[in-house]
Amino acid sequence: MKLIGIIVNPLSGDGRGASIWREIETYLQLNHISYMAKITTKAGEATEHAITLVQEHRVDKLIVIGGDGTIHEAAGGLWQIQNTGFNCPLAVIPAGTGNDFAKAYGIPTQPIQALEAALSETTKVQIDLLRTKNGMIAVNSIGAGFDGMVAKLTNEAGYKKILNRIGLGKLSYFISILRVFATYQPCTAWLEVDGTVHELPNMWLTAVANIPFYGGSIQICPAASPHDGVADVAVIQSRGRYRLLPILFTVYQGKHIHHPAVSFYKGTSISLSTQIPLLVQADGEFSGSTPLQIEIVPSALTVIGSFLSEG
Ligand SMILES: Nc1ncnc2c1ncn2[C@@H]1O[C@H](COP(=O)(O)OP(=O)(O)OP(=O)(O)O)[C@@H](O)[C@H]1O
Repeated sequence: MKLIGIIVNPLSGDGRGASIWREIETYLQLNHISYMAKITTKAGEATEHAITLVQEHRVDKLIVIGGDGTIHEAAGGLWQIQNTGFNCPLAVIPAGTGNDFAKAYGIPTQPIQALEAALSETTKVQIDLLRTKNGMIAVNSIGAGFDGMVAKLTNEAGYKKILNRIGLGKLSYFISILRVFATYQPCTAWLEVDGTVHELPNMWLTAVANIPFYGGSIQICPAASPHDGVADVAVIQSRGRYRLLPILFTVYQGKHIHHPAVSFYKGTSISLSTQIPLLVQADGEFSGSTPLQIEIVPSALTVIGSFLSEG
């Protein structure tokens, strides 16, 4: 009999993970579906839960009930055991604040519909991963500078909790963007893409993307695809902050691409060094500081869903 593994972050979306899990567990029991569930009790635990569920309990698929940070950790666990012959598909029931991964793969927002899509496996996609030199992997994006600060501020902010409670969690990223925008100081960076070095004066952010979205539906790299074997890089440079104002309001639709302060690159091997250390985010979680070295790992993970290139 098939066994599904489930990882629940009960605190995702300020408690939405816990209430969605209650609904999902009832459905599984009523429908006599075999499952093994692990509930996270602290940050980082989803990685070990993913390894245990797949390696020890031999689950046939792994469903994450949580946000992008929990998906990031669970995918990291699947990645760690991949070389030992385990290739377990990953499904998601979105319960987070931003839910960019779920948006990219057309995963229903309604929990039971998302569960049914995960169980039926009607669509699956092999996705690339972004891997840093220190072995961390990301499923959505890795960014440095402005968006590293936005990720840190949002995850520490009291307003994230309040807005999640009233169903407006995504707005917390926008509030953080405005706060960081008011004070951010750009610096010079050096971006190397497949051996070619680009000097970037007044660099605000560099985002290396596997999917178009981050930060709660911001279409930072509209052309990014998770199954093309390359990473898309978006760079924003500007001496003055007010010149960037139009970007703040067009980036959600991906219409910032023609703004002269924005440039794009594509490559399989990307390095970023900066005049001063800049904060880094990986899948929306604060993840240290620059310098960065990122390689694309093609077709490294199976996701239950389908990539919606039009966003
Ligand atoms: N029980 C827990 N207690 C504290 N932190 C946890 C727990 N479980 C997971 N975490 C941490 O919480 C972080 C954020 O969780 P998650 O991404 O699921 O929700 P979110 O922040 O609401 O959503 P999103 O990332 O989509 O904005 C994860 O990166 C994980 O490290």
